[in-house]
Amino acid sequence: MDNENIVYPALEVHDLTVAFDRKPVLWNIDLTLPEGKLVGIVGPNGAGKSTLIKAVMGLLPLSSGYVKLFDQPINDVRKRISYVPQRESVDWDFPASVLDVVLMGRYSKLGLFKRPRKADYDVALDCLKKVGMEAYINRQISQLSGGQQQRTFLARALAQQADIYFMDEPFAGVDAATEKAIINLLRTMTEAKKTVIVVHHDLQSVTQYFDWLLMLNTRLIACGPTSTVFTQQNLQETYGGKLTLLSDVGDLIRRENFPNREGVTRKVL
Ligand SMILES: Nc1ncnc2c1ncn2[C@@H]1O[C@H](COP(=O)(O)OP(=O)(O)OP(=O)(O)O)[C@@H](O)[C@H]1O
Repeated sequence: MDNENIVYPALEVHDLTVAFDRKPVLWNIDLTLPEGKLVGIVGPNGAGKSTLIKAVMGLLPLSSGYVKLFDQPINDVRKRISYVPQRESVDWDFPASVLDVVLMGRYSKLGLFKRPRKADYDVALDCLKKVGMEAYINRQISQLSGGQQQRTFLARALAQQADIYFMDEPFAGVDAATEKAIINLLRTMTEAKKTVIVVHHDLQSVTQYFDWLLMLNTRLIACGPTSTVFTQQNLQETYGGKLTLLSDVGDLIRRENFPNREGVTRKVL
């Protein structure tokens, strides 16, 4: 076969274990994600969702296993990766304007000591327009609302023009209109063959938002098309006693009318 026609997965994780102070918080994770999907990662608090994306990006040491992005080791494809961290993990008092932050997204393309050029400013402004933040370009980031901070970080990620995006709870603290705007933007990105991986907490919106779903609770419970893996059994395995009213999600599954779904009896765990 012609090598140029081989389509590699966007992400492959093999036998990945991550530990803090020798205590594993992720065990033997094996998964593959195809290119161009909007992927949700769900699981209870402490399930290892943030740890998984940090480990995959090479930000944490692995106790075992390896990761490939587009069939390459992570160090060879860093420029193709973009990361939106949890909003509360960022120092928003750092003195920088909205435009400064979005231009930071261009630095990996500039190389060491190079200054942004007009083309970089144009990309940054275009990305700010896409997230509806063009009116705030000179505002200090400390003076933004939570939703505006989230949009700014999204614009910075867009400005990187990466191929795979990792986003840690991009909807945390944003209003319904902003959430809708962000999800629409993420969809246009996947239509352009970008792979977008989102840590997410709201189970009610899972079937509506994500093509592909990764269910995690220190071990991988399921990974696949949402229509196949978002089942009562997988939810129970993922959340156990932490999901108090499983019937609400069951109702949602029924409404979506997916195949292979049985009705969920009302059950308070
Ligand atoms: N730097 C660290 N040192 C020690 N333990 C850590 C560290 N970071 C995370 N952990 C632990 O690893 C486990 C997984 O944490 P992680 O933040 O990945 O979970 P999560 O699924 O993203 O949780 P949440 O939904 O609460 O954000 C937790 O038990 C957490 O306490």
